[in-house]
Amino acid sequence: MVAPRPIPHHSASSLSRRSSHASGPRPITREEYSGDATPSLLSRAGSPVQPLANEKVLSRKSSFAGQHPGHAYLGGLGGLSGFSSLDSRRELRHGSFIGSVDCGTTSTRFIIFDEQAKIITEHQTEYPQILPHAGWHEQDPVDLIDSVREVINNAIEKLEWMGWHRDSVKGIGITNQRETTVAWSKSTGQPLCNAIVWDDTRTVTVVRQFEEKLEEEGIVVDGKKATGRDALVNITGIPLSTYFSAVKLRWMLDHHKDVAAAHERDDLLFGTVDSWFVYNLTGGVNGGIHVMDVTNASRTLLLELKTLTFHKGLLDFFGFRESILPKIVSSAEVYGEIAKSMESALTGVPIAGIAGDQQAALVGNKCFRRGEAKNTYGTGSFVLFNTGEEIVLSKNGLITTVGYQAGPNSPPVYALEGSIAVAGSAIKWLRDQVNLIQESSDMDMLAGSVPDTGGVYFVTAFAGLLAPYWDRSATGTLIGLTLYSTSAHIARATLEAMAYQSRAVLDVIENESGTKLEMLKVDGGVTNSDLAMQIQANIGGFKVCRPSMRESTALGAALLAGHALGLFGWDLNKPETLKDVNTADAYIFEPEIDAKVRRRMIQGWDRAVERARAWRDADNERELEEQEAEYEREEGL
Ligand SMILES: Nc1ncnc2c1ncn2[C@@H]1O[C@H](COP(=O)(O)OP(=O)(O)O)[C@@H](O)[C@H]1O
Ligand SMILES: O=P(O)(O)OC[C@H](O)CO
Repeated sequence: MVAPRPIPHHSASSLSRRSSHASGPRPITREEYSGDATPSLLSRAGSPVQPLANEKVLSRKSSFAGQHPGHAYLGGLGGLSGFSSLDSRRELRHGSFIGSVDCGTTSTRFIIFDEQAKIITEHQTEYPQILPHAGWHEQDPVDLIDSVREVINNAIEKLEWMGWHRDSVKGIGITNQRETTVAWSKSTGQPLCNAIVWDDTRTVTVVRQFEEKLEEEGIVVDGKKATGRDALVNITGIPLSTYFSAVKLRWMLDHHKDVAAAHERDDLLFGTVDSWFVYNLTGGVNGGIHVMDVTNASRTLLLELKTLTFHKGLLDFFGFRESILPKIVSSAEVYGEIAKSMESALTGVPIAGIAGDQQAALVGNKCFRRGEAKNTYGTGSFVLFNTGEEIVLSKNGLITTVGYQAGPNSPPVYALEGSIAVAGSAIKWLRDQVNLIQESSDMDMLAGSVPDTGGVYFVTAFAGLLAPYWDRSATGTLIGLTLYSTSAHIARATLEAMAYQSRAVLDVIENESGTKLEMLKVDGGVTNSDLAMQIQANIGGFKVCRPSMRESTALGAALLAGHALGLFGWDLNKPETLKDVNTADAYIFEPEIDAKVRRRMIQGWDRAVERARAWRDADNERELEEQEAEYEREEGL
């Protein structure tokens, strides 16, 4: 049997184009962008055919390594130095573009867009993931900022190969994996420990302690004591969970001597990944600014949603000094310029937009109106539903977050969010840990070789379950296996797991908002899978709209920066000014199964979730505590 076929919205050819270029739009040639149909100066200089405009490079080496002996990549600005001689031989054009740094959980990319959001060029690099124990996930902050330097410099190298001067990039936006927590020293500018990544679950015991404290002591709100789960949710829109930054920072303070000592002597700076990037990009220890945008701040468990300020009662509750906190800024304003010390090809260029990656995707998908929703399927999967200027608190497992704030004087736009911890990471798990596939792109072939899962369900609760279940003791559960089950059934069940969880989140959104979702806008790495998107439409019972340019997250940060700089007439408060942005070749997946089948499948999923829940018991918790004790012994604490 053949896998369900997606239905082309505009033209069938868009599908074949996609299959030859796994993501992004069709390649854009230098001639198209320079308007130069005659042989280029580059080719006159005898250079090889330049890389495709949307080519992605996933290694730490530049795509140019080995391609052009005269300009071999030397790393950082060294690689660019080869261009000074090239510059002198030819005239580079001056255009008007906007750049976007997008640091996801697994990789960083820098994308240069034009005013219609066509990708001029980009560069992407993966950085190391540090997994010291089960459930622990760290990244070295130095690797993160190095990756930013690398992607910017390499993209600029490509841009100049294409005949554009680097001054064509008028500004940059930044978007980042959220909640990931960084601690560094005010006096040295150096990180004090590895960053704890958003999906790290080591803080289970911290969460338990603070749950008890919340019940017993509570938080001081307006001079009065408020206790229980709702006390926290009413202020921040989010519950106590291993997911958010405050508990990660608390863990660092309790387990890293250097962090605790820096806190003690008032030498500690805390930030999310955006803060760390802006600090370094604007000069680091030599005058770097310490900021956090409102969307990232809304993931810390410290932000009061209605005032957009850090809440004093919460600082006391978690035991943090106020002086460690960054200044909260809007998502669109000029924060500073890239400093010389960053050794960047974009020295002096303004940084003018910041948003957490899921909020950036909300903007990039142009969900500006109340009731519009998007789902981004990256490492995790995150549904955001615009609720306008109203703070809506969910009663059924969604969280409330800042969607974006288009400038210091603009009102914030809020969103309801359904956060699903595991999406693409389950595909990576099949690839790297189980060796079921060699590449993520093998999923369609394998999972599409069977018409259904043969009764197999895979509750991918590797990090517990987030929305709408919020069960930290759930674990990954493969159920319904028989001797008939094959790797194809498991692969298909993995794709279905994402769709069921998104459906569950959207059910809550529909019920709570009283709005029936007709169409879901999607983006992120997993949307490269046609089958995953068709399965989503089938299980969701709604249309799924995938834009042809799928870098909506990066685009969101670019739109915020462009808006702040007054570029291209973009005005986020007037969506009509963005009508020409990313409009080509959207692709619609229509539901292709009937409601009865859908209902039966969803019932099966709900039963599977019940089996996965509450699996981690007291013994497992004790194991975690022993693991922590071992860590403390190793650290000499
Ligand atoms: N063709 C594909 N089919 C299915 N999954 C894919 C495909 N290409 C990439 N992915 C998945 O997309 C994820 C990466 O998406 P991305 O949006 O870059 O994530 P992040 O921003 O979290 O780093 C990976 O987990 C990978 O498994
Ligand atoms: O890496 P992503 O794109 O899955 O995004 C991670 C989220 O920001 C975590 O909240």
